Amino acid sequence: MDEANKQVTEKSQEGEKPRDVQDRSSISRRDLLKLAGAGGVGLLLGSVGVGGVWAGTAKLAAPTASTASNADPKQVIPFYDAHQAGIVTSAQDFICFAAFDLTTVKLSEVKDLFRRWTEAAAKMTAGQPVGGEEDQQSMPPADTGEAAGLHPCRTTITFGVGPSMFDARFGLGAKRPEALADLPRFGGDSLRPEWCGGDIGVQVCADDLQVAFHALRNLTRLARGVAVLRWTQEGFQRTGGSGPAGETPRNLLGFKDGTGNPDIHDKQAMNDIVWVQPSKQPAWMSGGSYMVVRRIRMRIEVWDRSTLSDQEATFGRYRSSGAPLGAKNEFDPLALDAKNEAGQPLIPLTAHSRLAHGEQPAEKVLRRSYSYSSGIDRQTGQLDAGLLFICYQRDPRTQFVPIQQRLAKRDKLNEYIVHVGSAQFACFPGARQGGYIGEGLFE
Ligand SMILES: C=CC1=C(C)c2cc3[nH]c(cc4nc(cc5[nH]c(cc1n2)c(C)c5CCC(=O)O)C(CCC(=O)O)=C4C)c(C)c3C=C
Ligand SMILES: [Fe+2]
Repeated sequence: MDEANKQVTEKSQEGEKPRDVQDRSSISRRDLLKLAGAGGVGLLLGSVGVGGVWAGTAKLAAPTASTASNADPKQVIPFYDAHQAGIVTSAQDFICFAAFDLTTVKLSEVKDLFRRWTEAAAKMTAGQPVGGEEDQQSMPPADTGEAAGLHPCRTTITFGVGPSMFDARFGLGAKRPEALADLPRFGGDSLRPEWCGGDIGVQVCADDLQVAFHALRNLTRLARGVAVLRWTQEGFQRTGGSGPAGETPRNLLGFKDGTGNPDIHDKQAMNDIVWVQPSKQPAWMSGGSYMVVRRIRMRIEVWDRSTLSDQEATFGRYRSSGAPLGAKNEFDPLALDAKNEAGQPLIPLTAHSRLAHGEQPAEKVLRRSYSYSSGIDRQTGQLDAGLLFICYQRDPRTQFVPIQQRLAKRDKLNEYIVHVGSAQFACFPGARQGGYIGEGLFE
């Protein structure tokens, strides 16, 4: 984070909205639409738009990626930056995730798509409609309209490409990063093709679901004739306004989820864990990050019949406080060596926190997950609900994979969950104004 961004962020911690944010981000979509009619958008872009305010990561009591911020809906998270937004951005309230498959075999059309997406994403994250020109009565409107009058709501749009992008179709095979190796099959996986893979992954997050949906819908529309949706998943956490700011959100099993995440404000940690370093190949991924997505169904009905002590043993943490078993406070370290009077580990050997924590600092990942609820599983009559697990890292082979291998073998949580979807994407570095997302790969 550069110094200017840091200042905005740190002021936000104190609950006081920085003057800079108030002044420069207080222009809503409604204002912009009005001005667009009057031909004033270009002017506004100069002062407010894509190069403007970054106030997305209010640092709160618990500095995790998943911490709610009670953020000002007028805040804009700039699209153009060294890194893509939506990775070390404090988690917004909602996600609309989509995997696309390309229907073209022309690389030039893929490039054009990313150019169009870049332009549209820069506008939508700034709270502006896509298109920009005045609509004509004889044509469909350029923007679908459902976000007209709504604020930017800290929208971020994060793009990546999956392993299938490097097959024979586009001649990109030699550019495939080694870190984008196919994930191994993990014991207990029950993956369904309808929740797996994709040539392109797009993570849209915002503090308003309609705003997030609008962004994904318009990107899908812009892809017509070039790419089609393969699978999508919406997700949520409790909204910023529904509880005390700074508290770690709870997952659908009722536990605080995100406590052990690395600090997104620790630049060194983010370089060590999240961002692909310039020394690594391929060069087009320098400043990018690898995203792993798992759609994990929860056996909620079974969980709800288990005892509190069984639930706490499953995670190795207390449900109420989120503290590790044997400790008092949520952010106390996991006492992995502590024993009870019977000489048994206080945090069971099969506890999720113990196994996920591991012993290698180099294995850490940055989690950015959301709960999902997608109606009823018609075969069982039970809720299709769970966790859209998302994590970012420099190399899934040495980070997500060894953690997940341990979890798949021994995690007590496996009694209550099943992995039904899986995908991974190489998320590009950020784009500069005048450039476009993915430029390094496609040029
Ligand atoms: C990398 C793979 C992981 C998967 C898959 C995963 C699934 C999963 N996790 C929870 C709930 C919790 N996870 C917690 C901690 C935690 N989980 C992972 C990794 C995966 N989780 C890590 C790296 C950690 C941090 C470990 C540490 O260093 O302390 C916790 C405890 C609170 C916290 O730290 O966030 C909970 C709760 C669910 C429900 C789930 C699948 C549905
Ligand atoms: Fe976990």
